[in-house]
Amino acid sequence: MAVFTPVNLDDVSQWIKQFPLGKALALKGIASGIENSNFFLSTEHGEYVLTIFENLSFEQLPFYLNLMRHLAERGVLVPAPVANERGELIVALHGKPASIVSKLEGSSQMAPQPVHCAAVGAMLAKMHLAASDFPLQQPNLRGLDWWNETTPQVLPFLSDDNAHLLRAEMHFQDAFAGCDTYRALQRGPVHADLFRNNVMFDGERLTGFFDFYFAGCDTWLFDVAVTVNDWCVDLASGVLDTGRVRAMLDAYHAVRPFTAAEQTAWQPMLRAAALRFWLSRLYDLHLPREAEMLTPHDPAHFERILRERIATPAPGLF
Ligand SMILES: Nc1ncnc2c1ncn2[C@@H]1O[C@H](COP(=O)(O)OP(=O)(O)OP(=O)(O)O)[C@@H](O)[C@H]1O
Ligand SMILES: N[C@@H](CCO)C(=O)O
Repeated sequence: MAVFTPVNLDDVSQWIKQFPLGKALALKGIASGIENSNFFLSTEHGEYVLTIFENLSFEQLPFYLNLMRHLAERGVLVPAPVANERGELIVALHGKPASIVSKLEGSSQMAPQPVHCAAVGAMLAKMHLAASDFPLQQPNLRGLDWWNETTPQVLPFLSDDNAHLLRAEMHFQDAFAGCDTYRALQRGPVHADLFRNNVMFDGERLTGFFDFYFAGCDTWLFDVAVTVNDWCVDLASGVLDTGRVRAMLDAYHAVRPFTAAEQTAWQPMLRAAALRFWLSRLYDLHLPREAEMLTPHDPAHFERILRERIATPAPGLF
């Protein structure tokens, strides 16, 4: 159960008076998710999601909430944050930062077809363009620096074979991040965690991207690689499905054409995106934050994907 901070309707009934949402009618804890405490909140004005942030601070959160507001105002389908009477998007609840955003319709599409991948690709490109004039800056906090800090912490838990893979890939990625091709890549705010469970669909209609709490400024191509590595793989083997890859990349390219530098960087970036989640899953498995932590995601899935991206040329970007 992903409710680390218990909250009841009485608590929220008082707290919500500062928001223009009328009375709180019902509150229901959301069982999925591993980062925050989430609740469906019904009010006199509609359906919302209340999030209590367990790990992110009052300093980090304005980037995410203001980015969502910026995108929502520009027609990108994302939850719209609700401000309180003082114009604040982040307000303490039980001493922790909390926010209210609009509830998206639909549900996650966990067995995506090319039509779903195309919708995600087009919306991702639209999101990158719409975010390019977003004024706040925050690095991707799960970027290269974090990988370098985390690698020595997880290495003692790995088999010799996996330790060798991790060291070699970090060496490769440090060199890649220093090369001219990498420096030529376009950058801006990216979602950085756009997995199947962070997008809603109503049938074939995409209704929104959510869970922006790993967003940060990074290369657009990294975001594309993270998304392809989740949406377009055979989950058992990590092998890319060419039909889904083509659908996603072609739809993205039609909205925001890829560059020659991005084409050159594509395979190393798919490896970087696999490494990022292999590392975070290893970290969560071997160095869990709290006793309450849910069953962590399986790191071996991204170890397989990383090995596969090293071994097999991916379909070109365009
Ligand atoms: N704006 C929203 N509209 C509709 N449902 C939402 C919204 N935000 C969150 N949810 C629901 O809450 C669940 C958990 O949310 P979320 O993925 O943001 O949690 P999390 O703790 O950050 O998890 P993780 O990082 O593991 O994905 C989602 O799977 C979704 O069902
Ligand atoms: N998408 C991440 C979880 C954090 O949102 C993973 O699958 O490891």
